[in-house]
Amino acid sequence: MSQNKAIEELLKKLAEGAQLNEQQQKQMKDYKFWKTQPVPDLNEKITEEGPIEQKTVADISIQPYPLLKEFEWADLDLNNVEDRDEVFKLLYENYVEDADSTFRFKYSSEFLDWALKPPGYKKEWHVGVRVKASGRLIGFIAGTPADLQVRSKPVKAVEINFICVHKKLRSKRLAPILIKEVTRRVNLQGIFQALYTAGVVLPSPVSVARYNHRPINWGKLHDVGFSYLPDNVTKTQMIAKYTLRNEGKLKNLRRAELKDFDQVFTLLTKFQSKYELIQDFTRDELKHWLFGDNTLSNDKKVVHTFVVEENDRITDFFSFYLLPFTILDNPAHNELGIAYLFYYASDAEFDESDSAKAQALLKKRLTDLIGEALIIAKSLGVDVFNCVSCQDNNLFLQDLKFGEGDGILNYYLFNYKSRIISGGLDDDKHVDYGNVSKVGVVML
Ligand SMILES: CCCCCCCCCCCCCC(=O)SCCNC(=O)CCNC(=O)[C@H](O)C(C)(C)COP(=O)(O)OP(=O)(O)OC[C@H]1O[C@@H](n2cnc3c(N)ncnc32)[C@H](O)[C@@H]1OP(=O)(O)O
Repeated sequence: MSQNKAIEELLKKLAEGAQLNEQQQKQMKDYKFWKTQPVPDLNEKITEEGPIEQKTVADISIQPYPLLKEFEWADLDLNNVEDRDEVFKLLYENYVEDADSTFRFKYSSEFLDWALKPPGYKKEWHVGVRVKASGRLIGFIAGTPADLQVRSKPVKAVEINFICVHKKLRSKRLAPILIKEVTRRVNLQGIFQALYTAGVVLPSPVSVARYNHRPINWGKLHDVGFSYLPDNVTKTQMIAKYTLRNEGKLKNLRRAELKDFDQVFTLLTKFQSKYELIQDFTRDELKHWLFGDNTLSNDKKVVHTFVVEENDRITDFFSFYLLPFTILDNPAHNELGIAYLFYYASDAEFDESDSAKAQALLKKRLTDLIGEALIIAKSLGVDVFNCVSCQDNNLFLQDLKFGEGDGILNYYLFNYKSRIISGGLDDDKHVDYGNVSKVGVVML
């Protein structure tokens, strides 16, 4: 039995909505909405890469999509406390929840600020649907600016995330309307491509990855019903297996400061050039994603970034973000600390021309680096550390005792055809520990 059954379930649901089995068996003709959209057919053999349909801003309606008369559109202003609280409440109560309603994602204002307000964000891309009579928010979808490079080709794009329809209004075709409306609003800004991820199978993934979990506080994960005790093992053995040192041992590792930014930007750009799907960050964007709100104290920060500096040179960096669960109805614990690996880069492989040797160097370095990330995460109260099988993660997963999860994450490009890009899985969709992915972008 898997170590983190309940985490699995939540992550799976986070990505998929509630319809995986039904959806998985669907054929193209059954996708009533998606078959009308500019996305590749399921199993389409892609020979030529690029946009599917060519449009200009002049082709786009300036009128919002019509809604049933009970509902109205709302641009949500996340700088406004009331709007932000409404988004928080909608996501908290409806986004993803386990079967017993025991755990809920704890989206703090700090998290929403970071996730939804990168440089160049537009409040009209924070699209809400309200009930006209009560003003209650019942639907949401968010677009954020994110230019991409797909196999080195620049693609002007947005990322779409946090689609959510109130539980009581599910299966009423509101999601397609939210998607069409955010598409229209993004198109009006001259952007016709998007990147999004989901656990649910839609036409058609450009890449497929899997979640991996590294228990940090196994005892607590077990106490709250997250981790199950495998047969023939004692609790003490499980706790011992996952126990980490309290102090790291990597020399010259420290929290990143703004003065490091230029070097971090250069290092990441070089490191990521090997991937086939990356976000093409502006300097301001990367500063936002890695440094977040630098005025926050360390215990309030959402994103945590660390560098290794030797003789004034940044040789490596890593980052992770925190998105805890609230635990309901548990006498002993009210929160579960969860970290997600974010961007990292290392110069370990740069000077080695033999690719096998370069990979061995990188494997060693990343194992050291992410091993430190686990120890730091522990000191920040994290109980489990998650990552997907993308970037070069497959190199360190086994050595650092990450367990393969049940949750699959599909990556999609809207209005863009691309041949499949490896998400680090083998043909059976299990982590391919001998090979690394070609996906460099990390989605929240
Ligand atoms: C250029 C700019 C382009 C911008 C747009 C780019 C595209 C962005 C696309 C969005 C990327 C979002 C990325 C994330 O945020 S992934 C996170 C998804 N959110 C959740 O899991 C939260 C909990 N679930 C819900 O709130 C609802 O179940 C949602 C809102 C997911 C569906 O609501 P509901 O359950 O009430 O269903 P319906 O009757 O209204 O609609 C049914 C139709 O919707 C298709 N469906 C179901 N789930 C998803 C899904 N996750 N992505 C895309 N499509 C999805 C489904 O196949 C069917 O179409 P078809 O099978 O008939 O064809």
